[in-house]
Amino acid sequence: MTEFALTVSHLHKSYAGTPVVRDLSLEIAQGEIFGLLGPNGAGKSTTINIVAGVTRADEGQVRIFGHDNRSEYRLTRRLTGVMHQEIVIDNFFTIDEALKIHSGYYGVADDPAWRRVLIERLGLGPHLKKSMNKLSGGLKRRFMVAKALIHKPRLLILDEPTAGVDVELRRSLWEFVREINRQGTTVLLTTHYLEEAEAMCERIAILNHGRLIALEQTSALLARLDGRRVVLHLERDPRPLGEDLRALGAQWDAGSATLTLPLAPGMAATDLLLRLQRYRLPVRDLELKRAGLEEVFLELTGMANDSHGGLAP
Ligand SMILES: Nc1ncnc2c1ncn2[C@@H]1O[C@H](COP(=O)(O)OP(=O)(O)OP(=O)(O)O)[C@@H](O)[C@H]1O
Repeated sequence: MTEFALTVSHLHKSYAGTPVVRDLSLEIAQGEIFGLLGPNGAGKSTTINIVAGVTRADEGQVRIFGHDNRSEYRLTRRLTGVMHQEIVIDNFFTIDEALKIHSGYYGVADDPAWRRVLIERLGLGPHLKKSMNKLSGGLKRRFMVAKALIHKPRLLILDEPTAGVDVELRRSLWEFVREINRQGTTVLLTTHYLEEAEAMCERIAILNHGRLIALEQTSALLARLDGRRVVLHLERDPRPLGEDLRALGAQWDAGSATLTLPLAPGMAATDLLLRLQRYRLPVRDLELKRAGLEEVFLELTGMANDSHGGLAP
């Protein structure tokens, strides 16, 4: 039998009578990078907190590498490294001190060589002697990633690790997570940056109002929508659109001055452009777009018209 890195079975959690996680079951294979996505308030952090053993589920079971996270709490805590969403730091310590003592909390001896790797890869070197309350938000998050990894967990859980982190650091952080994964660590992550989930995760689960509404290979999720389309940026309003342009599915957006035409499955963009030639549209620029995770996500969670969108904060 395959031993999963994480097995979540029929989790339920309510706050003051309101369910926030409903009958959630999923399995994460060893070695996967798995994304847990959903709009604000969908129940992602609650799920992660239950898996990490800091929140108690009303019902259901969590197994980490086959071990129950309640009856075998000490073992599962050691197997898991969690970076929580809220910034939790020890104001009394410097980064250096905190990292030195932290693995001891898990019954794991300090490994100076590993500590140096984390310090270097997360760019913490120049800040080792600073006390926590003097660190910027991005630096605190990088420290939290180092802290989550200091005891060499086999399952790494990252709850929005890149919130408030600049683009360059986000890139290097994900690169490091990939490397850790290649060395055998299973990764469960949440992010509001859907392009990050699309690039990082082999499989993605989407939660909405505490319920699992999709769990698929990322590629299968993206293939759900055959969303290729040609977007023409025009010099002026092309309306009224002729009957045959409307039959092609052309849609005018006055705000962005773009005319969008869907590409039928199997149709080459050049074929469509040839068909458009005779309309002599005042084209300034053109783009070929495909549906991304963002579209799939919006479609599944039904939030296309919600201004919050639950996307990048
Ligand atoms: N300790 C708590 N007490 C009461 N309600 C809570 C508590 N923790 C979370 N909730 C509520 O549970 C729901 C799910 O919250 P949760 O933080 O799990 O969502 P999320 O998907 O992580 O959202 P976000 O993307 O905004 O972080 C929300 O409505 C939230 O207000």
